[in-house]
Amino acid sequence: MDVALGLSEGGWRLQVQPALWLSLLLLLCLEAGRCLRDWRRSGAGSRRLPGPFPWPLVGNALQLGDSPHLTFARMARRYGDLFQIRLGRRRVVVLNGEATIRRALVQRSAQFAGRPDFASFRLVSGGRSLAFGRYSEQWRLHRRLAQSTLRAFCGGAGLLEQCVSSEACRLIEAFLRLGPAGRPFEPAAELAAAAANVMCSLCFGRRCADDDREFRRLLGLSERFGRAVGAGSLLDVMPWLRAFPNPVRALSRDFERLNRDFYRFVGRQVARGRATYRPGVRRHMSDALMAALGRCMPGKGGNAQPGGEAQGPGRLGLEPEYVESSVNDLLGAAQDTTSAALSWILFHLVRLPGLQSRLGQELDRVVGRERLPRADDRSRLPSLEAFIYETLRYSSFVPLTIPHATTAPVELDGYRLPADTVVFVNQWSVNHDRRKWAEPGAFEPSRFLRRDGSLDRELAASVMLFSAGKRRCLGEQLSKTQLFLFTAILLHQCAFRANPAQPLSAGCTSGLTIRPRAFTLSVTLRDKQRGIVSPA
Ligand code: HEM
Repeated sequence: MDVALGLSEGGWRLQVQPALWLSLLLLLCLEAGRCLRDWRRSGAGSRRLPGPFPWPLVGNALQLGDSPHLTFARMARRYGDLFQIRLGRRRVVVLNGEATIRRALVQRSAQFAGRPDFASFRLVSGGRSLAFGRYSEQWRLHRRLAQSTLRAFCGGAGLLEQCVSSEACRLIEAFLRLGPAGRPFEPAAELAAAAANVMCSLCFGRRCADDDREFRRLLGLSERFGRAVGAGSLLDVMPWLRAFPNPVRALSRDFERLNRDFYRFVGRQVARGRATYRPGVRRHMSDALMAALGRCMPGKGGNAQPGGEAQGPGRLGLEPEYVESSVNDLLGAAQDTTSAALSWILFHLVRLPGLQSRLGQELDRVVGRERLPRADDRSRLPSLEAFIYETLRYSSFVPLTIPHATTAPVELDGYRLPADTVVFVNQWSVNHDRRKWAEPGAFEPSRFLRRDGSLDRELAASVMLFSAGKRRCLGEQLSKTQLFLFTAILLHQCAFRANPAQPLSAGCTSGLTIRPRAFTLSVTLRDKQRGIVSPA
């Protein structure tokens, strides 16, 4: 063919290749010129937001690294707490530090309550996600419904306490099965199942069996979910990466599959509840949601049902399918975060055996050995609470919130941000701010204790891990009760030891939540004779 065109192979190389390279270079120069122009112009009419120079095509994506929150904290030292970057062609504003974050999320709460129009966000919870949905009147109704349902079932400690205590005891039994006679094992999968089963009990009135393979498989995928939707994921900001084989395209396909599978799993559980639903009876959160939204099978139109309970989309403005999507969101949001928290708690307990035994002694003094710890012991166990808050602060395991977006043009600290600007909120920067914490890089639970040994509640409440403003986490109170009960029961019953053959790694995984790298530990019952939990 080349010969037919009058070009030998060598001639082709000499004449065509340089032309291709020149065109590519020209394109890159044009793109770089455009970046520079945009960069200079951004914020026209007001001050330009500072930030690093964005490279053609990728913007600052290659600078983020494995831990974008650390990169942002470093950038904040150079550009200030409010700066901008570019990911692909998307402009992203990054908020750091308590004061800046509160000025945005709390003082201008409605303007910062949006979510970006990312394609991956529309795949979550059948496209009706509360956590990933855009800010609208319908979203506000959805949030109010989820909030009141959670409050009704978890407001008092009663039902929640029952579910957590029972899961904590099963967890200990599973630990003893996996590591008989103190043999080391990996606790991560059991922690994920325990956290998810608390929510399954609250949402469906039943836990999933330990040998339910589908359930276990889905829990194992939550890390991939977090990598796809976490701030810094390239999935939505460089959609062209989906056009050819590369790790981002693989992640995107995985993400579609896992959303579909998780939603189907939730759908099956809700369907069982629909089949046995009785008006006037609220066995679990799905029943309460059905009572509010109607119990028609999804896709069968309106939700007027005999029994006089169904309120119909007319009144609430939400279709019956919102039962599945609400449960999907609550279960998804709860299990990943709670199991990450429990992993960090165990990680620090085995790392610091002296602290572990002091916490055990506090439990013995306050609770005694004849019963399990209860939620109402919390105020009398300040060292345990201080340990949990320091674990939350130090690990900051949701370092960046789910990405936000502005809902309207808004001014922040003298900078004008247009509507639909993507906003990243760096919670890690608040919890490791030298202006707020002495030696933030040191693990020091006593920073939360006053001189008289009581918990400094104001300081504890200022740890930022559940975000702030209109998108603040719905499960904050539930999580704090849950983490306290799990930790208290585990410590009351067990002694945890590091595996001398596998030193703990200082590194962690990346994504929406961060976890310690896989580690093993050994467990023994503290009190074999009087232990309330016995080996299975
Ligand atoms: C230690 C455990 C938890 C942590 C650290 C945590 C943290 C967070 C964070 C950082 C967000 C994003 C907020 C934002 O984008 O500004 C969030 C959202 C959310 N969380 Fe949690 N969460 C935890 C547990 C839970 C639990 C147990 C539930 C449910 C029972 C839950 C339900 C939600 C929901 C529904 C949202 C979406 C809120 C919205 O977009 O309006 N979370 N959580």
